[in-house]
Amino acid sequence: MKALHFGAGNIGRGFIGKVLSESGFKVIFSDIDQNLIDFINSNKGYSVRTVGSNLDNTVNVKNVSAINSNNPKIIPMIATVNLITTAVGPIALDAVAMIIAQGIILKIKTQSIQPLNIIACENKIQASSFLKKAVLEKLSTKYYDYLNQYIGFIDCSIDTIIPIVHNNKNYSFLITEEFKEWIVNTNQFKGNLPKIINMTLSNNLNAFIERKLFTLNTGHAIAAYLGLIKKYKTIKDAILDKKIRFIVRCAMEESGAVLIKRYNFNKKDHLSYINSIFVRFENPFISDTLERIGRNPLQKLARNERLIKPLLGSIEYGLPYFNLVKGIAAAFHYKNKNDLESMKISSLIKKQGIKKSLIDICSLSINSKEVYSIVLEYESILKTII
Ligand SMILES: NC(=O)c1ccc[n+]([C@@H]2O[C@H](COP(=O)([O-])OP(=O)(O)OC[C@H]3O[C@@H](n4cnc5c(N)ncnc54)[C@H](O)[C@@H]3O)[C@@H](O)[C@H]2O)c1
Ligand SMILES: O=P(O)(O)OC[C@@H](O)[C@@H](O)[C@H](O)[C@H](O)CO
Repeated sequence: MKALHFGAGNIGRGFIGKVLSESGFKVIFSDIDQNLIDFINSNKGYSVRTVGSNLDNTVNVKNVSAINSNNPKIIPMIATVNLITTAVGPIALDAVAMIIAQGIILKIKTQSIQPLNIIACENKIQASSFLKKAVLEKLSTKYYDYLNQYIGFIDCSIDTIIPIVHNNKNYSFLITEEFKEWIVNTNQFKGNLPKIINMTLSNNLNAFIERKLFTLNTGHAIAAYLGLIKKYKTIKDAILDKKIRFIVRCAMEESGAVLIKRYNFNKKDHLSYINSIFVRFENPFISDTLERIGRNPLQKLARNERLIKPLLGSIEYGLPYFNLVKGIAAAFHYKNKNDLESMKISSLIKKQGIKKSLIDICSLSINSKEVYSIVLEYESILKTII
């Protein structure tokens, strides 16, 4: 069995590539970073260290190879592999869709009836369905029947924290926490279900995707934006600040109340889930930067994403949302030259003010309760958080 994985970054090598290799797949990575490609091809492997309170275990991932996504030789690979996975970040999915579409055309031309399953492992709701739509847009309708018969796009929820460790582009090792969760939608596979270590099959995936994105990632993002205002560098430092900790905890509970109502989750279990995430944020064995966690704020502030969607849910159900608003207001203060999206937000606010900017970025209605609350908090958060 062969797997092609797009995005040989932290989660790509540290989790997906590792479990696919351990599950018996011949793994080929694809990336746009030629130095990374050269490293993988000359070393044919890398190591992944998993650290936790009772664990310190290093695994060497071996016999892997890599190809640049811009290399045309990737097209025949797509036409012959059994599985494609991605972890490129949601913005890059469209570029990946273009390459996958060409591979599918070749698969059709060579009359292959070998099923191909594609799993987009991104922090985005139904990322694989989004990828499917992007692939369909690039294919003539005459190929749709083939695609629907032989190509599976499997939505998933993926959870394990893998920080950035490669200083000076040293790609030889990654550090990961012990917690791992990869839940996939059973019903979307074509052909036989692949046997993959650490992969859980589910018929109720949307609840799991939202539970993870609107709890862990909501809390993570809010801690990052508040922490960055106070000039903290890591999530651990931010979360140990009493004021930040309180807001993050309350915001996760506010978002949790929406999930409990929407999906009928057990309240006690959900509060334990939040507690377990706090323990992960405080993990003393991992140093995870707020710059990584808060990256691409434009994307994180979109209407269906981890900050705005929980807020809209709270308003819809008449539930509290005070702390979610603080997190959103903090995100609008993020300004970092290394993060182009944060610079775009900041110049937009300078040009057209906070109200219009947040209406444009978050797709909110002009005279809504949410816009009023965020603007108010945006104006006071810098003083109240210190
Ligand atoms: N790191 C984590 O803790 C974690 C956990 C769960 C999910 N995720 C999700 O996984 C995705 C990747 O995150 P990451 O932390 O590994 O990021 P990363 O920046 O470490 O890796 C992304 C990789 O994708 C590559 N890439 C970008 N555009 C590409 C393209 N068009 N074709 C091929 N490769 C391309 C980049 O060069 C980079 O090597 C994101 O969607 C993220 O939300 C990350
Ligand atoms: O990857 P992003 O930018 O969507 O979000 C940053 C972090 O919250 C995220 O990578 C988490 O570490 C991860 O989702 C944990 O499973």
